[in-house]
Amino acid sequence: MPDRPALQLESVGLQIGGARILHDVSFEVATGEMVGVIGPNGAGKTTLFNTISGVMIPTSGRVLLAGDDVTTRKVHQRARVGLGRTFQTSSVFPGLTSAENVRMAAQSKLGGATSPWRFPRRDDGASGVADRCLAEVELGHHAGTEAGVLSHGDKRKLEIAMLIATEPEVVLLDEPMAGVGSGDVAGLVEVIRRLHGSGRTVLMVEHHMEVLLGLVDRVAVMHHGELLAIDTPKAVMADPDVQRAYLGETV
Ligand SMILES: Nc1ncnc2c1ncn2[C@@H]1O[C@H](COP(=O)(O)OP(=O)(O)OP(=O)(O)O)[C@@H](O)[C@H]1O
Repeated sequence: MPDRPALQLESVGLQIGGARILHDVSFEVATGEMVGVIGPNGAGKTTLFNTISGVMIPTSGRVLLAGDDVTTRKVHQRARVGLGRTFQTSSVFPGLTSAENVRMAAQSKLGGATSPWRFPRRDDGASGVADRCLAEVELGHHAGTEAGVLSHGDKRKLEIAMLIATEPEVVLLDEPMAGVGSGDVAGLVEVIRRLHGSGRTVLMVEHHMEVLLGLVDRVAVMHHGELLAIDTPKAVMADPDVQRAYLGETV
């Protein structure tokens, strides 16, 4: 096990025009740890994910992956050093089957063509990876189902299978429960637990507080673009500053 944290943020700031979107955000996520990110609407959670994944470059501070400074690296360069991300909105190809979606993700890792119109040959490894990843999220029975007709919960599982296919070490999950029906929540929670249980480091933004608090080792609380607190779920929920930040909202 490396002793360097899987992810480090050092005084990360983001200024857009005159607006200060992130200010002096510093924290570390240990290898194999699962950390949740919460905060009221507009607190800067998505922007924080954008600076970690390379969608946005911070205007100050540094982002390090396993000690490697990736602050100015592009999204695909960060993916190459082990960072994977899901988005708030679904990113599956609805007209392709579940297996084809995962095979495309696997192809990108194997270095092959990633066009949906050029499927890999059965023997290039991507099909085997797709089978394994679909089984890991319990979607094996939907391998031949068009992704567009899956339930929201199953689409989220498919996105996680596509993520696993790229073999990330650090995984960013952006509101995995968004739009998921109550009947699908328990299954998805189990998939996220397994994703983490297999040794991956996970950072997750999630508004579904009960789900988040039951899954994570620590919680980071964002407020007005700043890190208000980072601690165990119990300590964070008992923190008067956190309670004040959420005044009028259900924590
Ligand atoms: N490109 C941009 N230009 C200007 N302001 C922006 C930009 N992106 C985000 N913001 C502002 O930065 C703040 C933080 O937005 P962000 O989406 O990161 O918050 P959030 O915590 O993810 O909110 P939510 O919970 O509603 O998704 C908001 O006030 C938003 O309007």
